[in-house]
Amino acid sequence: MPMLEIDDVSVTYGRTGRFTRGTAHLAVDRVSLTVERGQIVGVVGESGSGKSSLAKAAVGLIRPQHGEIRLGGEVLPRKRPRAVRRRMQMVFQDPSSALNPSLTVGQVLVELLRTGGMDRSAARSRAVDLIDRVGLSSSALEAKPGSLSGGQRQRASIARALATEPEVIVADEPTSALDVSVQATVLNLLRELAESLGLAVLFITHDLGVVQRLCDDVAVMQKGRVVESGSTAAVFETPSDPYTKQLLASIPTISARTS
Ligand SMILES: Nc1ncnc2c1ncn2[C@@H]1O[C@H](COP(=O)(O)OP(=O)(O)OP(=O)(O)O)[C@@H](O)[C@H]1O
Repeated sequence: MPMLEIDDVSVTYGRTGRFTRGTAHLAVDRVSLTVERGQIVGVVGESGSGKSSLAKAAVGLIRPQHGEIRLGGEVLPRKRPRAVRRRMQMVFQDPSSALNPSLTVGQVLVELLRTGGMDRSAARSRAVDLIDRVGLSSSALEAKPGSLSGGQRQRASIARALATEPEVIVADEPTSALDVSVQATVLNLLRELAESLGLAVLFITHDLGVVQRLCDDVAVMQKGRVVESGSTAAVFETPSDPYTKQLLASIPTISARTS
């Protein structure tokens, strides 16, 4: 059974009331996809194709107008209780959004762990494990986000995401703001975490090179719809949709970058 199931989900912005005809905008149009335990599924498409809206609907930040999200086979209610929200975490392009700038990374982690019911000393030792798990030294626990590099900050935000022991991570362009060399190390970390922790990862990106490097499966979105999906190898080798072909053709350096 897939860990995450997005089933026939639509997201609409704007008002759809009786007196406000024509103002609604369909950002995601009946999208279905699944992510297994330990699998990384990429969602790729140009700006405005609905990727972020889909990601937010998956984690419950926005409510879909249609369809359902299932976690481990369980249909998630429209209003998710905290215990359910903790099972699915989001990693953003800008890691600062997950880290309070006035607190140290250690304080952020300990606070979150304590909300989950740990006592202070257990939370402290778990924070040390988490920071080590994402490849940072324990001195990062004493640092405020502003004094870390972009890559270190993103690692810290991944540690924060792992603190609730989620089964699903939804990562929305997590490496787009990083230098290329740092990008690779964060992608490797996500791959290693997916495999070792059995995480199901939904990975949103506009970068086909990243998809080819990282993702087991891929869904290509255009104007709110999935126009093509399947294993990354199959989609890249024999794309069937004209839009996918166009996307692949527009990145002539892709094989050079990933070989
Ligand atoms: N809060 C919002 N209110 C109204 N329209 C929105 C809102 N957020 C997104 N949209 C619209 O929904 C569509 C899909 O946007 P979305 O951000 O999901 O796409 P995206 O593929 O993630 O794009 P990008 O890569 O630029 O973030 C776009 O037309 C966008 O303008």
